[in-house]
Amino acid sequence: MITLALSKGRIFDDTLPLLRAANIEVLDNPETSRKLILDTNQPGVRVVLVRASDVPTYVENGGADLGITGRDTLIEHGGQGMYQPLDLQIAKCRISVAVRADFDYERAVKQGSRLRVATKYVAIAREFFAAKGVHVDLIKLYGSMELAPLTGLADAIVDLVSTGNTLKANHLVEVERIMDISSRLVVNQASLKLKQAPIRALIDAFAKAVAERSEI
Ligand SMILES: Nc1ncnc2c1ncn2[C@@H]1O[C@H](COP(=O)(O)OP(=O)(O)OP(=O)(O)O)[C@@H](O)[C@H]1O
Ligand SMILES: O=P(O)(O)OC[C@H]1O[C@H](OP(=O)(O)OP(=O)(O)O)[C@H](O)[C@@H]1O
Repeated sequence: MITLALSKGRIFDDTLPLLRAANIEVLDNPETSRKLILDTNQPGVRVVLVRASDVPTYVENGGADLGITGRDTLIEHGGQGMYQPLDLQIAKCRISVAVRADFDYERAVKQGSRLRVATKYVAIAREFFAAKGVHVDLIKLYGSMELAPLTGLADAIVDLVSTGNTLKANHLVEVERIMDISSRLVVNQASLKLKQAPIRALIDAFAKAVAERSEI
């Protein structure tokens, strides 16, 4: 049995076409079912639904053989314990610094001010501001980062941006792009040895589907 860890929502939705390319159909719809273990048309393959930030933990510790997770989540978790054979080019976005439109970020940085930065991505933010030589107080949040500058909790946020609509709706502006993000296939190291043939077949099918898509 091969177990693939996915999170509900965009990662699940964007993974379905890749699974289809490997002749795998998920038999339940996570939006309508309360099941956490989903069967597929292949008796040897199942999908487990976990929180996006829990995917690396499941894969690293053998709760799943494979998983799909954002580069952001992988960096925060630390990816050393897993193979990362493939960038799937799905759930693409970027991680950026944003501030209130009336906050002069350039000036604060030039003056060497200490910045209060709210984020779910403390490792990425710490590394980024350390490399710039900017002193920051990091405030760990688990969601709705955009609210922090609006309420006076923070001067800036480090968060994911795709269309920019969420920032715009909250009168925030993107002032720095830290890195591009997409989702990766991650594989448990022991699983790759013990279940080599089926896992290799899945990696190859995904790789082919990603390559074909990038040709379009
Ligand atoms: N707006 C977006 N556009 C494209 N990709 C995104 C966007 N937001 C997030 N992602 C990517 O999708 C991944 C999963 O995001 P999702 O919103 O499903 O989970 P989450 O709510 O961030 O995680 P958790 O439930 O663990 O807090 C992120 O880690 C990121 O790589
Ligand atoms: O630039 P945009 O296209 O507006 O996308 C950016 C938003 O997308 C993500 O939130 P998501 O929609 O996943 O909601 P979440 O807070 O539940 O993760 C992210 O946390 C941003 O808030």
